[in-house]
Amino acid sequence: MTRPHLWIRAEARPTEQRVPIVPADAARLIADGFEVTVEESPTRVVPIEEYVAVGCRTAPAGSWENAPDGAVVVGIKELPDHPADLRHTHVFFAHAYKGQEGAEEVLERFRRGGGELLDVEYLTVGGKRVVAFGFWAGYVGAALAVLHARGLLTGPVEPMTRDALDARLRESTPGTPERALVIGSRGRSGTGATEALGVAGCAVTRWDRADTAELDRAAMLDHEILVNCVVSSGSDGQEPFVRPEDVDPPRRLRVVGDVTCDVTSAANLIPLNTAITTWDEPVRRFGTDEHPLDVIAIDNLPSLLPREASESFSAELTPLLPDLADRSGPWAASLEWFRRHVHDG
Ligand SMILES: NC(=O)c1ccc[n+]([C@@H]2O[C@H](COP(=O)([O-])OP(=O)(O)OC[C@H]3O[C@@H](n4cnc5c(N)ncnc54)[C@H](O)[C@@H]3O)[C@@H](O)[C@H]2O)c1
Repeated sequence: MTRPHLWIRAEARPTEQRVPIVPADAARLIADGFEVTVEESPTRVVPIEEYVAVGCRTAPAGSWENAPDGAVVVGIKELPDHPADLRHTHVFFAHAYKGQEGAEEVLERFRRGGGELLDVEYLTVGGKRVVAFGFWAGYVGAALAVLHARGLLTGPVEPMTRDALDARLRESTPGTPERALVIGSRGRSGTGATEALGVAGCAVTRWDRADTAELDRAAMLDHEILVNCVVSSGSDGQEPFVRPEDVDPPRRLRVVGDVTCDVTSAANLIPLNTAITTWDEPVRRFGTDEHPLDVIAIDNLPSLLPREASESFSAELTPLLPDLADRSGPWAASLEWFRRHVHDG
């Protein structure tokens, strides 16, 4: 059976340490007949030697633009701005189908180059996503919200290990646990958020779709911490959760961890905030210093636990790769999204 040449590119963001395929899975793919090339990267959490040891070829960072025609370029986050025309098949999170900032430019680069985007977010089976960083996104998003509520998020955030994070959460548990609400609690990130809040000793309320159909705003605002983990389409008529007018008291709410992070899209359910926050400045303050309402909206949360996130992502992606050659299974679903947006968009 045909096996495409997989080209694992270096990430463009200098802070991105994750990798979509870890060496143990690369070894499985090579045994299954794939050729795997891995670009050198100054930031990746896994040293290149571990890939060499299992039989991967290496290439300089950014050399994917000269990769052989049939190569499938695999990454996690956005492509660099060059080259202007994209001629390969790319597998990554492009965030290009919900009217996000810069989306049209990315699609135009594919149109011009004749390439193909197989967005990981749209790899689905029976309508359900099959590869996601959700669990660790929710875990870190909730953990940062708690640390901030406890006055412990005083500077930039950096990649860490789960053990170190859990220790900080456990050591800082107050006598009276904070009331924390997870919305979208049945999903992947909602499950991760709930687990982190449990480690932190919070009193957790869990809401999913049925609980927000008629939004009880007073009940929502009666939590110190809110972690938004929903997947929203923007067309389901969901009433927004935290709006600018919700800054006005009375409210117990002090910290919103917006894991969903649809901040520039029409689907944004936290319209209080319309821009991401960063590792350097993770928190944006609304309200006053006496009565703050702070939002954390970091769009690469799982990168803060790069090893755990890479291993779980790779474990989900690897079994799908044999179907990539003929674009069957979840690849067909993602390709359909691309065709619709590139040719009809
Ligand atoms: N910030 C980051 O770094 C980061 C990383 C990964 C994922 N994400 C984003 O997090 C979001 C959640 O991802 P996931 O993998 O957990 O999704 P998921 O599909 O596993 O879970 C989503 C949950 O939200 C629920 N939901 C949908 N609409 C709702 C509503 N109106 N009210 C209440 N609940 C509702 C669903 O029933 C489901 O349980 C996605 O938008 C994803 O893109 C962000």
